[in-house]
Amino acid sequence: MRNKHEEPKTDDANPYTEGRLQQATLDLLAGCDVQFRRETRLDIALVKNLPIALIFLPAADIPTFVGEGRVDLGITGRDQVAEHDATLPAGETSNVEELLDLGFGACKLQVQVPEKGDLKEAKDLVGRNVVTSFTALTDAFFRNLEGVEAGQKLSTKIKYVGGSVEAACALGVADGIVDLVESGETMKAAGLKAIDTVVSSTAVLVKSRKSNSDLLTLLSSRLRGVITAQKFVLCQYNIPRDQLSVASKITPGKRAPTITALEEEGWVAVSSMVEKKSIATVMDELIKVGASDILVMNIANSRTD
Ligand SMILES: Nc1ncnc2c1ncn2[C@@H]1O[C@H](COP(=O)(O)OP(=O)(O)OP(=O)(O)O)[C@@H](O)[C@H]1O
Ligand SMILES: O=P(O)(O)OC[C@H]1O[C@H](OP(=O)(O)OP(=O)(O)O)[C@H](O)[C@@H]1O
Repeated sequence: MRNKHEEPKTDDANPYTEGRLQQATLDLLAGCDVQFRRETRLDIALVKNLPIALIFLPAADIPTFVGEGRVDLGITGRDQVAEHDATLPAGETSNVEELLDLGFGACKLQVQVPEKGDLKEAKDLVGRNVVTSFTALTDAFFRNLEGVEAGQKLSTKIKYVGGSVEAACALGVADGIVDLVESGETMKAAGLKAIDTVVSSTAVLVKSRKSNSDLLTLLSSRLRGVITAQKFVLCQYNIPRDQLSVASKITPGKRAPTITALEEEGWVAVSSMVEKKSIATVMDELIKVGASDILVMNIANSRTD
């Protein structure tokens, strides 16, 4: 699936331009030293340095294959897992287990209505036409709004379309839609506004509850290592020993900061993992409590469990 805002890519290094989650997933696998060569047109690739095969499937189908235990691990959007789970009969537990939030592919499945109009909140759509590619989640959402049990008839009419969902209101097929929003450009261009959120999503690593092996543990541990490395930076600084306890509270690390004595009397060096998104604030606070020579380094890989 190509992003409709982008021109087709002609990147020789990656001839597979489909899939919003694909490039980040390939980068993640490279970071785990999973080596493979995918032949053009083939959806399966044997890994050279591990006894596993990779299968390239549409994001929406991955939860089904993983749930059936036909594929042991999968990378897809949380929205797709939620949609799969919403199709299960009441009382049936999903065989798709989320192991790890991968941090990329962030988007929201939102209820959207024409910007100009009198529909203000999701309950205004009750009894009307709603178009979506996520029929199970939309059904569950409106059942909840209408207070209707599974098996009873819903008054809201939910129709499936496979793509270009945002066109449904302008074409008179829908009063509202339930569709993914990332930048919001598509919604805006179609004259729609979001009035509720059904699911907030990022890409996730999922595992089949039917599968278990040392190899799965090894692979998920490698993936966790790369994701942790991407989320954190290593922060090193020098601090007067009498300020160490206050500085340690600012940089507590994943387990605890590493403290090393300095040749200079009364000073210590501290090394600690800090979340990338808060490093600027952490540096500001360290300066305030007397830290100096603050260095921040990217982490190529990590293994903390
Ligand atoms: N703007 C977006 N639109 C659609 N999906 C998005 C967006 N941003 C992130 N995503 C995530 O990407 C998932 C869709 O992934 P992707 O495009 O890889 O689908 P695909 O079916 O594998 O691709 P293809 O149709 O090319 O085979 C969504 O379920 C969602 O989790
Ligand atoms: O908020 P934005 O960044 O604009 O992204 C959201 C749009 O992207 C997806 O469509 P996609 O491009 O996958 O095409 P499709 O409509 O054919 O599914 C999604 O269904 C929205 O239409």
